[in-house]
Amino acid sequence: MYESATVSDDADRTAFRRAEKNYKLYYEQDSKFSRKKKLPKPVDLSSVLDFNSISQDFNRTGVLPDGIRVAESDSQVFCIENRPGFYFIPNALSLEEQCKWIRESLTSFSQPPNRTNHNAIYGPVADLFDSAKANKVLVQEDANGWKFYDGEEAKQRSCKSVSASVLLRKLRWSTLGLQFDWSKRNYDVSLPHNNIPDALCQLAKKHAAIAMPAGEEFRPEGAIVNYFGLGDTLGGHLDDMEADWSKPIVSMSLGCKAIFLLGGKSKEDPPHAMYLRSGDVVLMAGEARECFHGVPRIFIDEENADIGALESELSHESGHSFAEYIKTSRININIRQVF
Ligand SMILES: O=C(O)CCC(=O)C(=O)O
Ligand SMILES: [Fe+2]
Repeated sequence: MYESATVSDDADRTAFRRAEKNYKLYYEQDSKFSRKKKLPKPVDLSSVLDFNSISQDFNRTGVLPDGIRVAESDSQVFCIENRPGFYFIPNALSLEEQCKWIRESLTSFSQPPNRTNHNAIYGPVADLFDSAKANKVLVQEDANGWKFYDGEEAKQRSCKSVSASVLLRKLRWSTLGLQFDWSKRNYDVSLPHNNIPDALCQLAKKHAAIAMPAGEEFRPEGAIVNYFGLGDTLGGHLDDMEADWSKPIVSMSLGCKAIFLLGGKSKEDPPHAMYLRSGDVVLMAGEARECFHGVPRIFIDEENADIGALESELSHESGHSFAEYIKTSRININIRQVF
């Protein structure tokens, strides 16, 4: 599901793959500038749905583009006619909430016993964000133990090592609540875990409500936090390991703007491309649970990233480290009812 720089051989075989390739970041090969500064290839973004401007236009004129409607019970929630069960809530999270969940994603959600993509190589890694801030280095102690040291101390140990800032850049996911086992593509209830923090549960319940079967309340039991840097993508996939697909996945976007592809039940169905900005929440319930989706692109350039307000809010904080991280990154927290 996770890719960093390569698209697999069947890149052009399906409509979904073609759309992924269309939006993915590629660099100019023969540009006279390319030796000095890599230039991204221009991409035609004219058919990317922008729910932020759709919402502004709708609030001003009452008019919606073809194929888009608002939810019956809430005119600030948008639906796509041929994708029942999909809901887009632009600007669902306040700036303050966005900052809170960025801080939590970096300092608390990646802490053991929550697992991350680094577990498989290094075992549990504690305090990654603070260690990166302090320029620490992770050093192999013995066959299966790794520990952070200050840079100078690490140099004296002639062991395998990797800097915390490299590991932070390579942090791709962490799992909260019930732990998802990527190798078995299933939840492993035997793994130690903490419950999802109550404030996150309340937020997920509030936003899930519009997509819930009548009279039922969403139960947040597991969550995946995805961390994206420039060039990182999330390949087309289904989230089908939860028992009851009538319950939504609640997906929150933080940081740099991304392109999200919402396909159909077959990868042959041409996907809808849409922007996801910091503070947007997306719900996928019912039939939309059977639709392929993915993230082929994030934008970190000033013109497209759209995080000016967030960056300035975070840069009031000591050390600027959250602002530094988020200006080249995107975080997605998606929350699931597992049973
Ligand atoms: O990053 C996103 O917006 C989507 C994440 C997603 O689909 C997933 O983790 O299953
Ligand atoms: Fe997903």
